[in-house]
Amino acid sequence: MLDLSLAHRLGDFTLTAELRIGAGVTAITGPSGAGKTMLLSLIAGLTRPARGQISLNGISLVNTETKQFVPPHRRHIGQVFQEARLFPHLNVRHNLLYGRLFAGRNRIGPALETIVDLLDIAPLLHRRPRDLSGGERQRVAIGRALLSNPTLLLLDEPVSALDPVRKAELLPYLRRLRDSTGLPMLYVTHQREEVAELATAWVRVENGMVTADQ
Ligand SMILES: Nc1ncnc2c1ncn2[C@@H]1O[C@H](COP(=O)(O)OP(=O)(O)OP(=O)(O)O)[C@@H](O)[C@H]1O
Repeated sequence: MLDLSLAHRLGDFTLTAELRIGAGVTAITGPSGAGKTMLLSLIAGLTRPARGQISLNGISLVNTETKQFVPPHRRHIGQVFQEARLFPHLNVRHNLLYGRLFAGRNRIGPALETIVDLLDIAPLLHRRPRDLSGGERQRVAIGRALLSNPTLLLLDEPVSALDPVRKAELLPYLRRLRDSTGLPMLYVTHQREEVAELATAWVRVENGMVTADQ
């Protein structure tokens, strides 16, 4: 469970959010410039809010009153972006294993084989990112994020750089992930239709106002 109550200002733009997010896929929609990426950045710890609190599974990550701020690498939050951002000089296997480095010393993450099976990437393990399709790259990026053993996964427009065919190929894997793990996911998109089948809850961001969308 992710609980947040915060306000942040950047130039003329103000974002305010009061939210409680549980398991499943929470779709975050809203027009361009509404504050969706800023919201993820605050949750991931890449931005420090001006005011407020964030907690994940009852553990406080940010509290501006007590000046508490857990840095991104200690939050156990995985991230997948529009571009896969794989290391070009490492093959798929080593890109995946890189995720492990963030699992934490005392936290046993999922086995590499489990993630490879979940995402059907066994045939790709020895390839470099340049020899993968866009959709395959995104599957590897998701795998790398999962191997860091996150308690929350942030997906910022994960299919928007893909053509319709690749998009349609990737979405079933996200559905499989939703159904086979209890991992809560926040999925930012411009297009409601894209996540219509996947989403279990909705959040709307408009002009910096973040609200649960029924
Ligand atoms: N460094 C900055 N200084 C001032 N304003 C900024 C800065 N960075 C972002 N903003 C503003 O913050 C607002 C929120 O931006 P954000 O990237 O979160 O929007 P978004 O909903 O993710 O948009 P998109 O869907 O186009 O990616 C925008 O209005 C943007 O102009």
